[in-house]
Amino acid sequence: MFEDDPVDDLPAATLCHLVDRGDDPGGDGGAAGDETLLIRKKRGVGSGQWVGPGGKVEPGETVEECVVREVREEVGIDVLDPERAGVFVYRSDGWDAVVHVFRATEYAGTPEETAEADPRWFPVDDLPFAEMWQTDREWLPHVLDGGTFRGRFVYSDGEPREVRMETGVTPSL
Ligand SMILES: Nc1ncnc2c1[nH]c(=O)n2[C@H]1C[C@H](O)[C@@H](COP(=O)(O)OP(=O)(O)OP(=O)(O)O)O1
Repeated sequence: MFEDDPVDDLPAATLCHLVDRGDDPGGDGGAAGDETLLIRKKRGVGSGQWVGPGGKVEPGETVEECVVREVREEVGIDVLDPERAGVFVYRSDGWDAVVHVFRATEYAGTPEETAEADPRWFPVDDLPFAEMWQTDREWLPHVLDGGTFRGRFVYSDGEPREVRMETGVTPSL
């Protein structure tokens, strides 16, 4: 999938998809059933959209360290069991990146609004896809269902022009 597109020099970024399988997911008094935490992003790449918390990997940082730091910075909780669920190459008119996607089910704390993000729990079967990256609908259901994927998404003028994806694979390039 990536043979004709060298990605070794691309910056890395992370995304975290936290799944709460409790009786009262998110502790917000909502109906029972799996929920996932999304943020309304206030700035940066994808601002205004609902996305998983995450961000750019800093120099000297592993992707595992990055995803824990970004979730803490953006919504004030500690993710305890991040596991690799996917990876995709993102190319656009703006910046390009390799995005490492994590799934987690354990966390400490209560998500809070910050300068970067407004968090909200959504039922996993009722996600706000109309206000998300268009390609999220290709892979996010697999991730929330415990699966894995690899992908390559090329955007231009905010629209996906090339979408390649495979599921059930080791989430590495
Ligand atoms: N196509 C697509 N779908 C879903 N998510 C993303 C993409 N492309 C992306 O870049 N992303 C995600 C990956 C990262 O989580 C963010 C981009 O990082 P950003 O939030 O801008 O980085 P921060 O380090 O938090 O922000 P700054 O410090 O640079 O302001 O988007």
